Amino acid sequence: MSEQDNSMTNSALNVLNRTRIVMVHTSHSGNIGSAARAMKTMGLHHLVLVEPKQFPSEEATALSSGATDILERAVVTDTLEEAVADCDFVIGASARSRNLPWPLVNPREMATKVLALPEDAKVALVVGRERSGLTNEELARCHVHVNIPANPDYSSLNVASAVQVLCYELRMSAIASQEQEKPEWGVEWDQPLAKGKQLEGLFDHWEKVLVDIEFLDPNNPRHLMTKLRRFVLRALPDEVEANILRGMLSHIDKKLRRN
Ligand SMILES: C[S@@+](CC[C@H](N)C(=O)[O-])C[C@H]1O[C@@H](n2cnc3c(N)ncnc32)[C@H](O)[C@@H]1O
Repeated sequence: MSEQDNSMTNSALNVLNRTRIVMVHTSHSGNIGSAARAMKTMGLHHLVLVEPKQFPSEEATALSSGATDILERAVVTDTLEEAVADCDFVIGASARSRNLPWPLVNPREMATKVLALPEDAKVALVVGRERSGLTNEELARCHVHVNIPANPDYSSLNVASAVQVLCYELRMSAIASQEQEKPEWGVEWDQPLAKGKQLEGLFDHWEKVLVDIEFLDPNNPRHLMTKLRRFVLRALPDEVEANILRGMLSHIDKKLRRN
């Protein structure tokens, strides 16, 4: 968190500090630099790059226009799963609607949701490839999708411009939250939210059990796991709730082995 930025209270600033921007398979390194610049102007600092085509690069440095500290601290991962493993809330930015409806918000609603999370929640804002965006599988890893309601005839922003809009809305909400009472939802949460890694373990286990009890046909899965993901992510389970589900699956496993 920049120490020069004293325009907001510490807790409002905190949301910018615990929100990371995740760029998936970015092909043009200039876009990475422009995104770093966009982030820094809005007070965000954590950039994660999932398999960028080229990084570090001179073009990224040039287009970051001085936001080189963000590039220097950027984390590179092989998978999206790794990039969000320790996150409590994952938001996927998508320029178009997909076949399977998912909770969808605009950037302002997205920022309101993020501000309503527990004060230590780690958040990821995920943006996709320049040509093809995020895959359905990547979007299914997200709690919500965010769409910037652009011109319907020309709705796909440059990826760094999308990062700018999303970071701006988050900053605006953080500023507004100083003046407003905090939303009630989630603030008094008694348990930490289940993180990405725990949820992925749950989904893998669940899928295995469903195959074992022949509820899920691996040759004809018919989006069952995607729909279960959507159901669970929409509920925003905490660690204990996710453990209860996992415990139930372990008991089913045990019973099956006994019979
Ligand atoms: C150039 S766009 C990809 C466009 C791609 N043809 C598609 O249909 O998804 C690159 C990324 O910027 C973000 N983006 C661009 N326009 C957006 C919009 N209107 N709403 C939300 N995200 C957007 C998304 O994360 C997208 O994956």
